[in-house]
Amino acid sequence: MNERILIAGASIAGLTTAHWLARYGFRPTVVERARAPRPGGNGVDVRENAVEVVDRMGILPRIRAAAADVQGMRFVDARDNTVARIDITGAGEIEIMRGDLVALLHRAGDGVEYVFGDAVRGLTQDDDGVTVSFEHGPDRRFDLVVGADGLHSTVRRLAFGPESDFVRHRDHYFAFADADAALGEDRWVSMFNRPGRMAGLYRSGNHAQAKAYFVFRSTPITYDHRDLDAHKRIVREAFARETGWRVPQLLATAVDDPDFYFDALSQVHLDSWSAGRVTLVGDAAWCASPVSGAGAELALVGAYRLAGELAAARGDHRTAFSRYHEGHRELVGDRQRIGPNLKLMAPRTPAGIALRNAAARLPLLRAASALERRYRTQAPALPRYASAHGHSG
Ligand SMILES: Cc1cc2nc3c(=O)[nH]c(=O)nc-3n(C[C@H](O)[C@H](O)[C@H](O)COP(=O)(O)OP(=O)(O)OC[C@H]3O[C@@H](n4cnc5c(N)ncnc54)[C@H](O)[C@@H]3O)c2cc1C
Repeated sequence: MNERILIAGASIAGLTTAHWLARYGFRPTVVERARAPRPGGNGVDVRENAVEVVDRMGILPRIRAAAADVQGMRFVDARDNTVARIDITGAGEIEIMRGDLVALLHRAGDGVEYVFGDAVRGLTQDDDGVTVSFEHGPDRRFDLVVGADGLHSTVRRLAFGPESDFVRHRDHYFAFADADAALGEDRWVSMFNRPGRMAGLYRSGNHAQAKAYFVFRSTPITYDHRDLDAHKRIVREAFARETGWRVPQLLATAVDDPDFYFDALSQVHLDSWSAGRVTLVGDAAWCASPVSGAGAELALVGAYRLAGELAAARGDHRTAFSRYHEGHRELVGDRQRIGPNLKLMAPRTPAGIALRNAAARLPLLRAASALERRYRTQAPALPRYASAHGHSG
């Protein structure tokens, strides 16, 4: 049995994979580049089968207790008048700050070895295993390697090829950062649009802190994806001439945040998520982009399936990786259709903004779930897996 499994990345996908692998009797090691689980980000949705996954992990009550308690979205004009609202209460989804979810998943890691402050640098596969080199620690040998290291995955580059082969830019850039809570209305996500641009403020009922976020449409921009100063400069320039709503104040507080998070709005498309003894999970495998609202759902369900299939196949990675792909790819394909969400968040024209606001005012479309569910297909029931060791999930 392939017992020793290295997982690169201690975020939603990596931590969930590690939990289930440990529970099924494997020996997972998680290596994370940051010195601790990364706290940043906005609210993410735990919905549909992902709720079942965290319930089976035994952390659903803690997730509900930490939920962001957001009531809905309000669209505002330049003078801060609310022009339309969408109430999301009762939609059956749990919205939680990404950092809170990551902290809870980390605490659910009994039996997992964690290595923080290091990163995968090289992989050499042979018939019996994978020799992994790290940026700091000594080489180690594992039976299997899982890349859960996000959109700019090193594991994907090493095992599958360059990022440009798999990452597709969707013509927009986005940023998240802390903002002054006093700038936003309690429990509402406020959005201010200009054609092809959106500045927003995310207020959670359970947090003193608010989050600013920015989305803008652009042709490709060249920058180093680890250069924080360059990220801030790009966002500042994109909104430099905007004086409407609270954009200048939001921008000023956001660029002070050391955890300022910026990236191209991109998706990952691969024909297969495995190459020999290496497989991918989460954004590394299928990033649907933050605009999909499905990053956490896909990561939780995909990680559960990957670990479950390994358990069911008693560690036979060929069988397990192929069943994992078969079982999860339809949901991924569905969630990667982000066109409707982009129209909702960042309409491209003044007419598009007016249409979105008019639609949001219609009673039939008021609930965000109604708007979104029109485009979503229902996921099949989540399988139950039993491991060779008799543990079940
Ligand atoms: C700081 C941060 C903030 C985010 N904010 C939001 C948000 O507000 N809204 C949203 O929808 N999505 C956000 N995301 C993305 C979201 O977490 C994912 O879309 C989704 O939940 C799937 O997560 P993941 O575990 O696959 O990847 P990610 O969450 O991207 O995590 C990848 C992890 O791998 C680590 N890593 C990278 N390279 C290496 C390496 N070579 N070796 C070891 N570790 C490595 C990273 O530090 C990171 O912890 C954010 C991600 C991060 C990292």
